[in-house]
Amino acid sequence: MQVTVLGAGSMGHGIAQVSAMAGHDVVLRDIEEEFVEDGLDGIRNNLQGGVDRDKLSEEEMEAALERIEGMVDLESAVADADLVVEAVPEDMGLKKDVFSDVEDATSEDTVIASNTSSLSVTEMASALEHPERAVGLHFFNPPHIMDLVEIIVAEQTDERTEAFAVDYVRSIEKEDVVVRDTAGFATSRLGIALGLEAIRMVEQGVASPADIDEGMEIGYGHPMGPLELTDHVGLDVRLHIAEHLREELGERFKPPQSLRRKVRAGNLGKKTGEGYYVWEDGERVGMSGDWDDE
Ligand SMILES: NC(=O)c1ccc[n+]([C@@H]2O[C@H](COP(=O)([O-])OP(=O)(O)OC[C@H]3O[C@@H](n4cnc5c(N)ncnc54)[C@H](O)[C@@H]3O)[C@@H](O)[C@H]2O)c1
Repeated sequence: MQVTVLGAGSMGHGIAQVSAMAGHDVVLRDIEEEFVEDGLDGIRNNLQGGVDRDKLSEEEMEAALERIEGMVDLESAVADADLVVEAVPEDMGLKKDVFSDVEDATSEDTVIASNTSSLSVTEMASALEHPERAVGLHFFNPPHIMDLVEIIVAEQTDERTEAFAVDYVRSIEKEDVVVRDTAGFATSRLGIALGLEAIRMVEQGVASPADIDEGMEIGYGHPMGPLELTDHVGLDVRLHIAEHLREELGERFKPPQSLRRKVRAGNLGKKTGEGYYVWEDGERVGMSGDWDDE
């Protein structure tokens, strides 16, 4: 199968990598040669890391790299594709333009997928003359480590496209969950619900961030508690998603005040050194606010 990935950024280069590792021929396309090269460098580094950790052999790394071709020209990139996955920035106008440009340059059978983490695939598909070939393939970051791909079935997606998406996800040895195209899909919707309630519990003094997180980690077997996860993802990112879900699904997704206050103050989590925890050199060193030290 030939897989073309549009956008060689954080997600695109990882999607290209996992596709090539599964034996697919891959084209990685970005709008500037420099971005394509950055993406290819990212893939080389990831694969070299795998070789260093004995997860794959030098030969497997070379074979995967051989299967990936970088380019800037859109028409050549998609001409022979069986599957096109767009991983361009999260902007509906841009994604609709990309969908429509791809359709003009590829065959009628090509499945056109979006890696959107929050936008409506149904709306993107409306830009196509053959919208039944559109589907969402929501990879998680980083794609070469995270095992899940959420398959988003748009209103227009037909059975052939859905089955094709399932086969592709299995071919790259990821786990698939199939979700109807609704706000937040399955993962963001539940993840945000848990995160917002945990923040409200901190506001109400129910327990400290560390105790709430430990409760979920030890008591419920979550690998990371909802507040630490919020710090990792970025408070600004979570606030943005919560606002979108509130608009689409109602007041139960109303962002708590402390989340807004922290974002306004520039306390965005790990990336700025403070969120619900305090971070130094990427390590959690304490809790934000008046909680006793951990
Ligand atoms: N970063 C994450 O954690 C994450 C997780 C899941 C899904 N996503 C989704 O994946 C998509 C990409 O996110 P990202 O974090 O990789 O973004 P990014 O900014 O790292 O990369 C986007 C790339 O797309 C390129 N680009 C812009 N217009 C293009 C076009 N017309 N054709 C080809 N390339 C183009 C940019 O030059 C850039 O290199 C978004 O829809 C995002 O919501 C991101």
